[in-house]
Amino acid sequence: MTAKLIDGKAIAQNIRQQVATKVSDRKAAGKRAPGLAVILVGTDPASQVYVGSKRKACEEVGFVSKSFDLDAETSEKDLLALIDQCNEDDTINGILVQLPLPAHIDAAKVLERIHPEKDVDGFHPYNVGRLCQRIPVLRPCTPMGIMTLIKSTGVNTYGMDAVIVGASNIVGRPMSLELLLAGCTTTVCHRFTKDLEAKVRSADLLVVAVGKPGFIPGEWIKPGAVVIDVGINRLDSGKLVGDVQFEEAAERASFITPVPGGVGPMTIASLLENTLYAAERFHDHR
Ligand SMILES: Nc1nc2c(c(=O)[nH]1)N[C@@H](CN(C=O)c1ccc(C(=O)N[C@@H](CCC(=O)O)C(=O)O)cc1)CN2
Repeated sequence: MTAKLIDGKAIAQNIRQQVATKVSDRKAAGKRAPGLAVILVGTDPASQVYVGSKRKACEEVGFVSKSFDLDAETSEKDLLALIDQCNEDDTINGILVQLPLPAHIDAAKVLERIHPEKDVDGFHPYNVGRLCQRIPVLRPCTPMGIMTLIKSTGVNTYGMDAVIVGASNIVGRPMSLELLLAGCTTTVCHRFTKDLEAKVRSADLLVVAVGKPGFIPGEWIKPGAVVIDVGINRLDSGKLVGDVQFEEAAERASFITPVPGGVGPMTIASLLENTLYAAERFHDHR
C-alpha cells in the first residue's frame, strides 16, 4: 500500500475529547449541558446500532440524551407532534430523527418540521440553503466530517477536480456544496451518469457513497488521488467493506479512508459538534 490511511476513528476521538472538555467548562460556568433528542421509528437493526452509538457518544461527552423509540406503525401526525414538543423544550438543543423512516411517513415533511436552530443533522431546507449560499450554519454531519478528514491531510483543495459518486440528500448533494465551498470543481455522478469510469479516472478527490461493496475498481483511481469511501457494506462473512476496492485503490491513492474506522465515526463526531454549536449559538440566552 502506498496511500496514507486517514484515521477517522482517531480524529473523531480527538473531536469527542474536545467537545467533552467544552461541556465540562460550560458546566463549571453554571451553564446547562447540551441536550440532544434522538428519535428512532421502528426496529431497523442498522438504525438501532447507529442510534445506540449516538446516545452513548452523547453521554460520554456529558450531553443529556433524550431517547424516543417509537413503533414502526407510529403515524406521521404523532411523529410531527413529538417534534413540536421537542422544538418547544428549552432543555433540548438538538433534534435528530434517524433515517430511513418507514415508508408511510414523509421524511421531507418531518425534517422540515424540526426548528432550523435545533436541526443538528443539517437536513432542514433552511440549513441546506445556507450551505448552498456559502453561509453555512448547521451542516449535514457526514459531509462535514469528511471535510474535517480532508483538512487533516493538509492537501490544498482549491482547484482540485472532485468527483462524488452518489447523489443522496444525506451525503452526495451536501458533499458537492462543501467541496464547491472548498474551491473544488465538482462533478456529481448518479445512476444516469454516462461513462462513470472516465469521470472517476479524472478525479483528484473522489468521494463514493453508493452502498455497493467494491463498486469502484481500484484501477480506476487516478494516481495520487484522495479517496473517501462512505460505503459501509456487511458481507455474508460478517466483514465490513466499503464501496471502493480498498487494496487496489490504496496502491494508487495518496490518501484513503478505511472501512470501518474512516467516515462512519466522523458522522457522530460532527453531530456532537453541531449540538454543542446549537446550544452555544442559539440557546445560551435562555
Ligand atoms: N438522521 C440521520 N440518519 C442517518 C445518518 C445521519 O447522518 N443522520 N447517516 C447514516 C447512518 N449513520 C448515522 O446515523 C452512521 C453510519 C455509520 C457510522 C459508523 O460509525 N460506522 C462504523 C462501522 C459501524 C458498524 O460496525 O456497523 C465505521 O464506519 O467505522 C455511524 C453513523 C444513515 N442514517
